[in-house]
Amino acid sequence: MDGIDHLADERNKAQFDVDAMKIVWAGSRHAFEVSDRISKLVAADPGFRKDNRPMLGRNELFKNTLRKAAYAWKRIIELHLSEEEAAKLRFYVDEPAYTDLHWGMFVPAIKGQGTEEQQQKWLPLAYKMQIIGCYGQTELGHGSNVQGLETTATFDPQTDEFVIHSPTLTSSKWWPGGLGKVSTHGVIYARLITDGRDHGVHGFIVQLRSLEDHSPLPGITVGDIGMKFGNGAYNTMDNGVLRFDHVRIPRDQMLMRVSQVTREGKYMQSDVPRQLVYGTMVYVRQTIVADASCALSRAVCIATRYSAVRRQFGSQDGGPESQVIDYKTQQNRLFPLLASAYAFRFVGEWLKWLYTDVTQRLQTNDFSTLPEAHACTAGLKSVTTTATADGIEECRKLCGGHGYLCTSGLPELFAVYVPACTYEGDNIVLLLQVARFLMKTVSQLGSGKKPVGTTSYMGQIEHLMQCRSNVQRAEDWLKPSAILEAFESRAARMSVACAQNLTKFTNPEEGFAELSADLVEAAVAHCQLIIVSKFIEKLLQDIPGKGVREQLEALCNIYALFLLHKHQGDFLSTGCITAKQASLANDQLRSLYSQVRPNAIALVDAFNYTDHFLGSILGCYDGNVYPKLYEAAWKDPLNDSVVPEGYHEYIRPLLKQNLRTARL
Ligand SMILES: CCCCCCCCCCCCCC(=O)SCCNC(=O)CCNC(=O)[C@H](O)C(C)(C)COP(=O)(O)OP(=O)(O)OC[C@H]1O[C@@H](n2cnc3c(N)ncnc32)[C@H](O)[C@@H]1OP(=O)(O)O
Ligand SMILES: Cc1cc2nc3c(=O)[nH]c(=O)nc-3n(C[C@H](O)[C@H](O)[C@H](O)COP(=O)(O)OP(=O)(O)OC[C@H]3O[C@@H](n4cnc5c(N)ncnc54)[C@H](O)[C@@H]3O)c2cc1C
Repeated sequence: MDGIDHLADERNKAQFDVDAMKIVWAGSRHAFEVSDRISKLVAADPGFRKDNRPMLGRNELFKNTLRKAAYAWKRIIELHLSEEEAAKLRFYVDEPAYTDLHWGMFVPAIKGQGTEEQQQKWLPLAYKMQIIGCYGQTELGHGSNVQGLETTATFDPQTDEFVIHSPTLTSSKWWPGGLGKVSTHGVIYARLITDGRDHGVHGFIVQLRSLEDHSPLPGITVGDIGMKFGNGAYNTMDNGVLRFDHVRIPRDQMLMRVSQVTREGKYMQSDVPRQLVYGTMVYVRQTIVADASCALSRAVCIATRYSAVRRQFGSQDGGPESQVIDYKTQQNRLFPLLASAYAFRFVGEWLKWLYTDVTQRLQTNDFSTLPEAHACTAGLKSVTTTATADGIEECRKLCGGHGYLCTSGLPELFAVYVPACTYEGDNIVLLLQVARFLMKTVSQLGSGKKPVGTTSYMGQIEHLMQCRSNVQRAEDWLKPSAILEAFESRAARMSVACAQNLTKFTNPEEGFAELSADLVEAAVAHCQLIIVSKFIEKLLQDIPGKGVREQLEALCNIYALFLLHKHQGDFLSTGCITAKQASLANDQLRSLYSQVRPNAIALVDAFNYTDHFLGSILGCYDGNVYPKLYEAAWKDPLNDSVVPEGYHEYIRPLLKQNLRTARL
């Protein structure tokens, strides 16, 4: 606006090479270059404007999303973008749309659960967007309990077709994104019935709308489920309701990689585990972890920049007041979130590796790592999305009153993000899956079966059950070995305590239900250990760039010690550390905050977000917050007229009446 960088002093304080950090954040130089180029391309294109979203009514908003999605596709084709570049473009357009589900779930479901033949038939159509698909699993009556779904797919051997039917109101599909108004097809989950036998839930490709005029096909009732939380926000998405009245589809539209139905109606299961029907959820949960770091880093970038701009109290001798970022309480709320954003980035990278590894193994019929992949994706999805949703709200509060304005970007970010705690598996339900996995691991400890992967620490269970931390000075908490031992012994002891308590119940399922709150806490401890240990592992890699490693070490220590402080109850009650050691961790945290403070702005600059993507006046790169806020206020439609509409009907009569009353 005035061309001055109001954060220049802050940027000059940085003690590390920001460009090198940008590459670490992006994952590689190539990833950085793609992200940088595509984000600038989107930011410069008025076709992707998004600042008007909170003002639009639902129909206008939705139409605008359709326009943008079509325009994005046009640009992808015109610019011959690769799959990676196209995905980045959709990401930077930053508007939830049916395309998220088409590319993020429909295509992966066909890839993961379809046979070669099915993939060859359907994927080219989906890749060219000649069909648009959604993921139709959840119903009005059941979301978490997938085995409780009621939609049926009954094989009719006479016609070689499945009859898809919604037998009850509660069997109506409810929530699938893109279903409400756009999808022409869906991967629909339904109970497979052959010859009167129920084989449980399977996926089917079902055409929903005509490819000619978009009208629902016979037997299909479909629509949008209505407004969701927040203005704009996730209301750009057409989450839908769908009912089937004896809709017929050819037999070869059942996704048949995991199990098949023959022409005669015989149900056959390949040696692939049944759980692969849930494979798309594992894939998406993995992407959600990476996405958590994006959402949190975005909120943190806004709150950090604004905290450096905002001044409040502390003026001496008529000098400037203190920047709010210098208050220790602000640092204690903000810097752990900054550290979490980096932590989630690295654990997301690792989880992507784990997912790729498990996928390759599955292709060679090695299913051994599937339970661990399920537990890791479920647990990390849960822990990172909960922390991110809470973190975005904390960032709003860190921005004081102005954080509540839509122009801060934080209300919309929160409203769009918060359902991540629920979709793709309710976070508590997912932690209970992790707890089951942990209880199984503990129960096998005496059997000679060596725990592997993320549970390998349980291999030293005897040590972990009795070790005592040898931290004596605050600096001792900077040793990765001290941190790891504390987190491993906490996680191991919480799991073992649950396992021991479970043995008191004659019915294990009853015991599991009774102890579920403790089990969830044990699962959280295990997941936090994974995040901490993957951050530490990241630091063992070659990290080029002046001062970059030192910054990451400080952030890693902040992440771990903040968790230790927040969950001191766990660490103390399990006897892993003493009260004195907990207090030393806190001392160390304070000095780490001082170390990060001069680098804070540069650490958020390393995310390399454009002002367009951030969508926040408070977080704008140049820090010129006040003139921009002032100017934006005048653009609000309410300020289009000086005297508001409704004055003559509702304000003036009131004022006049008050006048008469006053005279009386
Ligand atoms: C860039 C791209 C972006 C993309 C973004 C997209 C946009 C995002 C937009 C938003 C889009 C939102 C889109 C949406 O929201 S889509 C809808 C998402 N829905 C859910 O996530 C439902 C959550 N519920 C479940 O997953 C299941 O019902 C659970 C798991 C809870 C229970 O299940 P069930 O009652 O059947 O099971 P069980 O407990 O008896 O367990 C039985 C066995 O199975 C194993 N097991 C369980 N699950 C898995 C698994 N997954 N992989 C491998 N294994 C698995 C389990 O360990 C156990 O093993 P064992 O102990 O017997 O050995
Ligand atoms: C924005 C959004 C987009 C979505 N998109 C899609 C989509 O594209 N496709 C699709 O198929 N679905 C979609 N969903 C549905 C979503 O996956 C489900 O809502 C989610 O899996 C949670 O299931 P539920 O609604 O049945 O919650 P419920 O299971 O009914 O949860 C209600 C409460 O019960 C608790 N609870 C449930 N079971 C247990 C248990 N065993 N032990 C302890 N507590 C329990 C939960 O913790 C929660 O507190 C979407 C949902 C949202 C909000």
